[in-house]
Parts: sequence; structure tokens; C-alpha cells
Amino acid sequence: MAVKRLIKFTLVFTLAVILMGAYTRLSDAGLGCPDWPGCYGHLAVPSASHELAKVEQHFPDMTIEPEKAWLEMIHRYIAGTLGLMVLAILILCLKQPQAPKKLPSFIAALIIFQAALGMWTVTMKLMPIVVMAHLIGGFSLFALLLLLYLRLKPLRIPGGDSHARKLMPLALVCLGVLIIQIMLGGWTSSNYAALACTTLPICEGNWVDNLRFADAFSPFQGEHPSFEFGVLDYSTRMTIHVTHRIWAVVTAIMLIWLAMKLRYSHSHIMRNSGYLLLLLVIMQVGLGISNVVMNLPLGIAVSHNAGAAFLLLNLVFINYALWRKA
Ligand code: HEM
Repeated sequence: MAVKRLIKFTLVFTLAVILMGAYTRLSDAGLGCPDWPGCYGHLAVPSASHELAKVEQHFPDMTIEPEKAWLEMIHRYIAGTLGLMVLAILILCLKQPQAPKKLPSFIAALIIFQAALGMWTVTMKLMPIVVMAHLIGGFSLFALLLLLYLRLKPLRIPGGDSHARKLMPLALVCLGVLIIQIMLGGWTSSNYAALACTTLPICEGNWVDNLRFADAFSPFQGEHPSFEFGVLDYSTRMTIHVTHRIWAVVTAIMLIWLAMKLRYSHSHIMRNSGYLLLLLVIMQVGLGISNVVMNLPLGIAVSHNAGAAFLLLNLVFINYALWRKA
């Protein structure tokens, strides 16, 4: 079926857009183009002398950084292509009588909202709540596309696997715990809190006395000309960072517990999903620790983002397989 192939390809493409978005954000190129949808009012990064003269006139306080501007524009163009692919999936699903209709319609609405979040990321000068919502939007799109693919592809999991079915509540709780951890990660990143705690296993100095939960998790942080590089003080950033680390322990314990239980499933798909979950958790914690030890190298930070996306995909699959009707 053409739609299944298209969804598979779109899933891979979505991962590329997510990683490109992470690369753009972590390279501090989010404001590489200060306007939207164009870049300094152009379809590509301006470079000709007459274009630069116009930029000087309309953006007198800005200096074009071509590398950052190109990163931002490439991200916008590939995200736009993804939007067209999602539209094609919706049209194909609407045409096929047996295909789901509500889920692809919701995915199409989500990608429109995601484009609006992309615009607000720029126009609201990297306001953390908008940046985090944009990250969550990308991850949600990835998860929902997998769900749509699974709905179209019959799975060969024995419906009567009573052992696996007992794990339904645990798998759902694990998904919730992981979503919270991903949101905390997005909050750490969008508030530039990665380097606010540089020792292991917990932060330096008297960190307990410096915890500021109310400020750390207040969604709005007042008016600022720009949120680039963060506006919070050290204690508040440290609180965000340490919360992400502590919740990582909860997440790891829960996910490993589920992975261990899946080992006894009668279905080899569920057993393999459990082994994959175990591997992904170990890798993700390793990448998180490397972020801290190595002072956030770009490659590790982007891989940590990819690790979170794969963990989400794996848990959505496990939940789908367990919760679907026998
Ligand atoms: C269970 C596992 C974990 C998950 C699912 C997870 C997820 C995430 C996500 C989604 C981000 C945002 C990435 C981005 O904006 O591109 C993030 C950021 C971060 N995580 Fe984790 N994380 C986990 C464990 C850890 C651990 C154990 C540590 C450290 C000991 C850690 C340290 C960090 C740091 C420092 C950042 C900020 C990176 C930045 O500014 O870009 N994470 N995490």
C-alpha cells in the first residue's frame, strides 16, 4: 500500500527534521534569521551586494552570520517538505475507505501548529516555553506517525499473550514518566541550564539550599529583548538541571523494570522490544552523563536528543502492542 511506504519514509524524514532542529538549536542558530518565514526578507540567505544593502536598511542592528542563517533556513525548508508529506498522507488516507481518518487529520493539524510554534520561536526570541513546545511538537509528530503506521500494518503479536497483557498499566506509566523526562530535557536545553551543574552524580556546592522550584518551573519569565543564552540566574538553572537528572533516575528504573518484565513475554516481538528498551536506556543515560562530563559537545547533545526520540518510539510501540484489541 503506497500510504504505508510514504508513512515509513516520512518517519525517517521526521527524525531528520528533529535532529536538524536540535542541531540548529544547540548551535545557537535559532535566531540565525531574525524574521519569518523569510531570512532577512529573502527566500535564501542574502549574499549579493544589493541584497546586503537592503538588509542594512531594514535590519540596521543585525549582522548576518551566514552559517547560522543557512542552518535555520535549511531547517525551515525541510520542515516545510515534511508538511507537504503529511498533507499527502492525509489525502491518501481520506481516499482509502479502510484507512483511519481522524488520526491523519490530527497529525496534519499538529504540523500546522508546529509551523506556528516555529514562527513564534523566532518572533518571541527563543522564549523557553515556545522552544520546549516546539521540541515536544516534533516528538509528538514522530510518535503519532508511528501510531498511524501501526494502525495500517497488522501486527503478528498473539492477542492472548496473557503475561504481556498484565504489563499494560506499567507500560502506560513508563510512557508518562518518559514524556515528563523529555519535557524536563527540553526545559533544560531551552533555558541553557546544561552547564549549570557540572559535577557528578549531583551538582557542585550546597545545591540543596539553592533549589528554586517556583522560579525554575514558572512557564513565563517576564519580558526580555531576547531569551538567547537564557535569562535565569544560576540557582534557578541548577534547579532545572538537577530535576532532569533526578527524574532520569526514576525514568531509568521504571523503563529497566518494564524491559526486565518483557523478557518473560511469550511473543518474541515483545521480548525484543524489551531488550531494545534496555539498550536505549543505557545509551541515553550514558549520553546524558557524557553531556555533563564533556561540557555539552554538539554531537553528544544531538545524539541525546535522538536517543530520547528512539525511546519514545519504542515505548509507543510497546504500548500499542500491549493495549490493542486482541
Ligand atoms: C532517561 C533518560 C533521559 C532522557 C529521555 C533525556 C532526554 C533529554 C531531552 C529530550 C533533552 C533535550 C535535548 C535537546 O534540546 O535537544 C535533554 C537534555 C539534556 N539532558 Fe537528558 N535525558 C535523559 C537522561 C539524562 C541524564 C542521566 C543526564 C545527565 C546526567 C542528562 C543530561 C542532560 C543535559 C545536560 C541536557 C541539556 C542539553 C542541552 O542543553 O542541549 N540527561 N535530555
